[in-house]
Amino acid sequence: ITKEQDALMKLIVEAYNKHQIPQDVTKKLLQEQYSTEENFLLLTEIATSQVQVLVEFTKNIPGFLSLDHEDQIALLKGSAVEAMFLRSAQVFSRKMPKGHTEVLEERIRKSGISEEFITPLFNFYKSVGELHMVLEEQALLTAITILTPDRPYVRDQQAVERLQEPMVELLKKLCVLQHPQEPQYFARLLGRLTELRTLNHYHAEMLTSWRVNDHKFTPLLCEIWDVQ
Ligand SMILES: CC1(C)[C@H]2CC[C@]1(C)[C@H](OC(=O)c1ccc(O)cc1)C2
Repeated sequence: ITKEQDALMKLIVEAYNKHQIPQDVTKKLLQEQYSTEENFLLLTEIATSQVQVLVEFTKNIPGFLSLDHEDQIALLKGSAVEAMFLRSAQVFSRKMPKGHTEVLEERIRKSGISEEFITPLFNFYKSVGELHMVLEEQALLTAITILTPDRPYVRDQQAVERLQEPMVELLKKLCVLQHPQEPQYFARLLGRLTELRTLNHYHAEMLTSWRVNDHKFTPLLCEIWDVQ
């Protein structure tokens, strides 16, 4: 790892750590009762705070704010679902105190989300959990997801590639250092990004089915996902 790479690493991890889901949101997880409606409202709060955390993290990615402003919006809108699933998978499989995970799983299962989405969602959580990613890998993988050049409406893809490439290189080196006994570990991490893309489709279905049952989203979620 070069000096520059170490500096980049520290900036990304610091940004990733700086913004966590507020405690009151996760505390409500255990308090509120279990109706489908209550669960939906809780998930709405979680999703809204996840998107706020995502925006703050993205603004701290070195070079992001120097991109074309339209492209900044296109990258955020294009990656919000994937970054949210990646972060919640990491929270789910690691940080959540015992018992919270089961409660959140219960609430997700009883919030009006169709079974056909629940299965791929928890399969994804399981496959991320099995990787036992360290914090640096989680932060870099999230930044790499956000800096995906071929999102819809991105005009200057090269500028995004120039930011993403050094992070992919750095993640590759990190994986070799962190998992010397697993040469294919880096490839497995990138495989998660492919699995993530399939969840975009399910997520769109999920939003539509909630909309059909006239559930209300927050303004931030409406804006980032172009609903309502
Ligand atoms: C854990 C998850 C990532 C998974 C289940 C809840 C999540 C926070 C997310 O919920 C939404 O996207 C969502 C969108 C709109 C809304 O009103 C509520 C939730 C999908």
